[in-house]
Amino acid sequence: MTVLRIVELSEEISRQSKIISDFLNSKGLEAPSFDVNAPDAYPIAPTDGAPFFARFALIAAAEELHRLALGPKECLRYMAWGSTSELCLRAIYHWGIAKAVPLKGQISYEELASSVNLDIVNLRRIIRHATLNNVFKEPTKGFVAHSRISQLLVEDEALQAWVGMWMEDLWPAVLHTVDALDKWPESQEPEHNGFSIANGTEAPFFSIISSSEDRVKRYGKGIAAHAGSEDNAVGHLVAGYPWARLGKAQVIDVGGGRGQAAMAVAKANPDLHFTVQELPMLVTPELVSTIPEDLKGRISFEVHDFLTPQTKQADLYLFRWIMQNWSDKYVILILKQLIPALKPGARILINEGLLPDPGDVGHYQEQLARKMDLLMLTASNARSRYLDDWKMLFTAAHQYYRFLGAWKPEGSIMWIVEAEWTPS
Ligand SMILES: C[S@@+](CC[C@H](N)C(=O)[O-])C[C@H]1O[C@@H](n2cnc3c(N)ncnc32)[C@H](O)[C@@H]1O
Repeated sequence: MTVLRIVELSEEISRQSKIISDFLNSKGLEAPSFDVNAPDAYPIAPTDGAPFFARFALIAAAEELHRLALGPKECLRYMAWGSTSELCLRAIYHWGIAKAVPLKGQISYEELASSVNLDIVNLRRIIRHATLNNVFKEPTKGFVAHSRISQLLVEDEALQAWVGMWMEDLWPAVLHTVDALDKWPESQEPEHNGFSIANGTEAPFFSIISSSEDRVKRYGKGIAAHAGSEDNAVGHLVAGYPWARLGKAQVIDVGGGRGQAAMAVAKANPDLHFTVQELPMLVTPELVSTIPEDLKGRISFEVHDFLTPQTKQADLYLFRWIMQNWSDKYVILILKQLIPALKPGARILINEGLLPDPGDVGHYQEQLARKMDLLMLTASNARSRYLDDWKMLFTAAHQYYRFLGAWKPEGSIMWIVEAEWTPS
């Protein structure tokens, strides 16, 4: 039976690889590789259909085959000591090792060690482990060169910030998450998490990050790298909701950040007026100056803390990437704090990822959703939610909230959850 599964998976890998390579060949496109001159990602978009989904199937089959090839006993050992890869990635980021390796040619371990001020034995053991993950190469014994992966740690500033955010800020927090659950098992408070323990202070994630300018910068760039991906694009919110149906309407983008969503939706819908509400430190003259000339009359920024009562009436309240940063207790509070301003028929839109039921989506997509959920636990004692959770949360906030439905625009990772205020 086991042998059969190995064969099945190998055939699946071969089938999916062929779909991908046929597509690339038909378009004259190059496939990514670890060679420094190769593309760093697959040039395949969701709109390309079969080859796009073939890649997810290939990842899932290859991972299962890897585990099966190890066998259960060896697999468990691998999982338990898998963090040596993270150790190396953190070291490479922490000491700026990638930037000290020339983009062309190679460098000796001696020269590299003196350039990054590390003991040569430690440097070599880190790099030789990393090369097994295709991060760097050792083309000649004793000399280090870039692979396409390590090269990205020099060339792609946003990705570098994302790696740094994970390795320096979040990985230590991951290691303390079980301690946090031991210490505060029932807590719904945002500061009761592994991140607080790792930082030796009981404070919410953003106030810890804000205490260091470097961390703020890294976090801003790292999140921008994540938000900039195709499946998170704000275009899915623009195309995925019938905005025109609102007619001439006022929308509030609650916790709207730099107003990216408001600007994109307003651009496509000339009848909509937006107010972007944010915390005081974000609403600066610099931010206001980013409103494009043609949207100036229809978009404004204002200070509002969504944990306090809402004062502005609107036809629709948008919460994009907000609720998954909060535990249920606070989501219910945020929804309750809207009530003083709600008029009959007002809509509430939640735009963020939902958790799939096991097996409902492909293995890779499910992994991404569950990673995000655990990140929320680690950083903010918060969570991603299942569709049914939303029905429960609206009802818990007030019986007049009517859950209308939820859907995921094609190609998006983010869902749109809609409710209406119906006081009758
Ligand atoms: C993950 S960001 C999402 C930003 C934006 N909605 C977007 O889609 O890009 C969360 C935002 O919530 C804001 N925020 C956090 N706590 C807040 C509060 N109590 N009141 C208002 N905004 C808050 C943060 O400043 C941050 O911009």
